[in-house]
Amino acid sequence: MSYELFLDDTEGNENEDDYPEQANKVIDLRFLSGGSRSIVNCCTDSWLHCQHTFELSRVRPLNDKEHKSNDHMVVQFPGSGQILCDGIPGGPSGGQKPKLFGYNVVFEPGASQDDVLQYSGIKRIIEMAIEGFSCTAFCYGQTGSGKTHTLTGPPDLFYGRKPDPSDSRHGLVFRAFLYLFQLLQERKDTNFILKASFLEIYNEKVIDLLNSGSARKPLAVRWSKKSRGFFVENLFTVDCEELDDLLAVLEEGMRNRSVGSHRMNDYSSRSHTILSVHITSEQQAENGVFISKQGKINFVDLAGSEMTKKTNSEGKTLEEANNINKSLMVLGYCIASLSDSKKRNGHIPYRDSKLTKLLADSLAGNGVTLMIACVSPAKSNISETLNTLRYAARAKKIRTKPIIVMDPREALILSLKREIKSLQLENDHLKSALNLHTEIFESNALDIQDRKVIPPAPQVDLEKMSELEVAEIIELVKLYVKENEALRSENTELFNTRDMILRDQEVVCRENERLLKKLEEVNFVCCRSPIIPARPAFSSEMLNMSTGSDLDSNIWTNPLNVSSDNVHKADVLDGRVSSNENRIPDTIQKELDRRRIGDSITSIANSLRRNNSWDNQPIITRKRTPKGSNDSKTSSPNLVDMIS
Ligand SMILES: Nc1ncnc2c1ncn2[C@@H]1O[C@H](COP(=O)(O)OP(=O)(O)OP(=O)(O)O)[C@@H](O)[C@H]1O
Repeated sequence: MSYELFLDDTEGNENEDDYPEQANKVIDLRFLSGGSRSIVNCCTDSWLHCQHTFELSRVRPLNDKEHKSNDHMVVQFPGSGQILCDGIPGGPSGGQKPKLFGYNVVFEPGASQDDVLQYSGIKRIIEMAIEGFSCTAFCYGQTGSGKTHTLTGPPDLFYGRKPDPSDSRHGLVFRAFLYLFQLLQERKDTNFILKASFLEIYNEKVIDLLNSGSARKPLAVRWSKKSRGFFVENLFTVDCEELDDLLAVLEEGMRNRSVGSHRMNDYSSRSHTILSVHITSEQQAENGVFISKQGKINFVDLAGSEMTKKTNSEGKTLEEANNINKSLMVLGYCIASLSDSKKRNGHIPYRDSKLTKLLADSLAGNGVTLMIACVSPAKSNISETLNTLRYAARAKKIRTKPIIVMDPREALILSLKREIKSLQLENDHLKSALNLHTEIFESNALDIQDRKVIPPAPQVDLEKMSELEVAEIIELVKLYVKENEALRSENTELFNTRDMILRDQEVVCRENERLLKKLEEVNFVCCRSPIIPARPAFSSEMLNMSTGSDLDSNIWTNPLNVSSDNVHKADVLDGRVSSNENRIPDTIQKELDRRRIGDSITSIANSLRRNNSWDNQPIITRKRTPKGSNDSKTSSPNLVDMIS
């Protein structure tokens, strides 16, 4: 038999870019389901980790009516997530060729409700919702194809009595709730707050299914600037502390939803329903910070598209059918645009229906979406089946950007990053201020060895944060905290070094003051001597007024020891008293020589110098003045002053 592979109109071979290489392993889950019949088959074992929009298909068994009318199956299951559908017969060329469609998972007519729970990936979706992702599971397809059966089980499960939890007909929602509570109970370290809402879109009106008191008053759909998404105003949300609360929400909504009867389905859903569970988790991190995440899971049961001729709809049912078809058509446009790489960045007509407004985020926003295309295997429905399968293959190409809504954690990482940056800047500044770069990091090799070298935490693009596992994020936060601590201790060390140097400087200043005082005392003694003239008292401020270098200005130099090269400097120093009287009259100089004053003062200065720590500075150069040399005779105009 020859068949053609279904090619999408907008892009090339549908298998081309959908599965990354490592995910191409094909497994057949029929062995896992334990039967010899083909029941569930899927494309790859790791597909759920590689995509964000997942396309599944469920084919219901032929129903009694179809059996009675000798209708027959037009779909086959070659395995590996494929469905082979006969072409539409007739036409001048004798009919279309069979078409092959590929999905992530295909549930064959024999698949049970539990198979759908186990192999649809819904378990992983629930885990992701707990982790803070916004997730959606929705069923679509022709009327009577099994959407409600797949999601909730037959509606009569909920009519007039409390549903039996062990009933095998329970659908994906009921089973998912059991699994959700099982997971929540295992996570003892986290607090969870669950809130649920249930609405239907009936004839383009949003009705709250949990608030029966509102007498089916339509609610408004508004745009939220804050969350940048549409929301339903005044929608009732129920706190669900126990599993029973959540199951009660399901039962109440199922009882209140609009159901009608037509030729193709006795319990036909006449509206689209959205059951949402908001999961807020709060977990204490290591450093006392609370990490809170807001995940969500939507279960969407779309009303079935119908050919009104086939369903014999008239009056109210016809109006319902028109509205259903209209909103599904808008959904179709949105999916077609989103799956087309050329159109996905352009205008998407979400605003054209309430359904697409409320599904906008699930279709192409920041969520993870599971789409289950439900089809009938009967020859009588072949054109609708082909339509749904084509639609589904297209929807598989939609790309979303899932993110975890977890402000505090992100804020923590961001603030740690910022703090590290500012600490690094502060460190660099301190190092350069203290000029310790070379001293500490180059000359002292031992110190470097002793220093704890903390490798910098890896840089992570915030956009890619959502792709990280929780464990990886925790590890990343730990690395940032570690790097932060290392920088803090390095910073403290630098501050200590700076304080130590400031203290040393203070000690040196005090010593300087003490020496100056001593010098003044010496001068005082000299003043009282009739022969030795007193040196004018000078303070450190006066020294700083010196025209010499800064360093020189802090050193007291015996003017009588200044060499001839430095005569000018010495003159200027002494010139603080009188710069005009640099020259010593010859007669006085002779008298000074005679009395050998120069030597006396030199010895006083030498005794002082032994106590002066600054004299150890290598920059200071002194020329020893030979006894009675002429150089000594040229100095000290202040002496002259005093004598004269
Ligand atoms: N996989 C299945 N196995 C057994 N019975 C099924 C299966 N799928 C659907 N059915 C039966 O087919 C009938 C129609 O299913 P259902 O009401 O779920 O269709 P639907 O797609 O929700 O239709 P509508 O769009 O009109 O609401 C029901 O009686 C249901 O029990």
